[in-house]
Amino acid sequence: MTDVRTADPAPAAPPALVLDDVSVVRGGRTVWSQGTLTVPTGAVVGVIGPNGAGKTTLFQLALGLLPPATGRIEVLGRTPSRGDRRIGYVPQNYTAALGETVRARDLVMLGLTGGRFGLRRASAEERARVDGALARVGASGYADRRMSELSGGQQQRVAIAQAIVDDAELLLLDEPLANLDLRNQHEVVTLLGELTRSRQVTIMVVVHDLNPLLPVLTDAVYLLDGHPHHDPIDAVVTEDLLTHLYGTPVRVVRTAQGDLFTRGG
Ligand SMILES: Nc1ncnc2c1ncn2[C@@H]1O[C@H](COP(=O)(O)OP(=O)(O)OP(=O)(O)O)[C@@H](O)[C@H]1O
Repeated sequence: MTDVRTADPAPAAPPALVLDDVSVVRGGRTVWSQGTLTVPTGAVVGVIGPNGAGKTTLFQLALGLLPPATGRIEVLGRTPSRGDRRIGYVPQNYTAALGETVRARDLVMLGLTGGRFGLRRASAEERARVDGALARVGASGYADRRMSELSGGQQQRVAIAQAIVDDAELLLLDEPLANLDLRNQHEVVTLLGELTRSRQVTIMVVVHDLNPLLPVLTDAVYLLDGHPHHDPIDAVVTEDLLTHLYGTPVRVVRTAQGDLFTRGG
């Protein structure tokens, strides 16, 4: 007799990030409030807003480094907690603060061993995972070089390798294109696109200039008038919204390669 039973469908993955009426206070001042949004799994999200609007603060909430003043947050279905290995984080200016001696592969190993680094030898399996992460970001060729000897684009690749080496489901990248020339910006953006295609990972990227990321972005979180909002990228790249957001006239130009926006009257 044929067994007609079918397996239960796999439970749907929880959203990458849920904010429910969240506000955040720092130094006695409300940074932003009334944050209610859901970032779906698998999205590539630009996080935008003027200086000081609270973009990095949003990441710090998601990482459990800062509690919300009000409301509820869930990251990948759970209340944020420090050291959540499902999240890979590359802080702003991360590679600039590394000092002279750290080698690329040692930095990536830190993503696996964290604070235990230096107290024991890495296992063969850990070394293989580091090699795999370096290969995925195209950094195998300079794995044994010191970080201080690498270009900004190479450093950013290695930092991303560290963030993905433990199979993170959510990548939080704070200004990964800062100080990169156009070619290196393009290479990092291409890498982000490849990462999302190769496995189900959600990427949130703080950026000041959305333009280089437009080819890969699906969504944006934007901090406007003291509140975070979330929309598909097409709804955000409009002259009215960007002009309001940046406080200066912005023109959106539609090209065959995609949208491009420029400052201007
Ligand atoms: N450790 C802190 N203590 C008190 N206030 C802070 C702290 N860190 C940041 N702030 C304040 O919180 C607000 C939001 O800062 P945040 O760094 O999140 O902004 P941002 O949007 O990432 O800015 P930028 O684009 O300049 O990097 C700012 O007004 C900032 O001065």
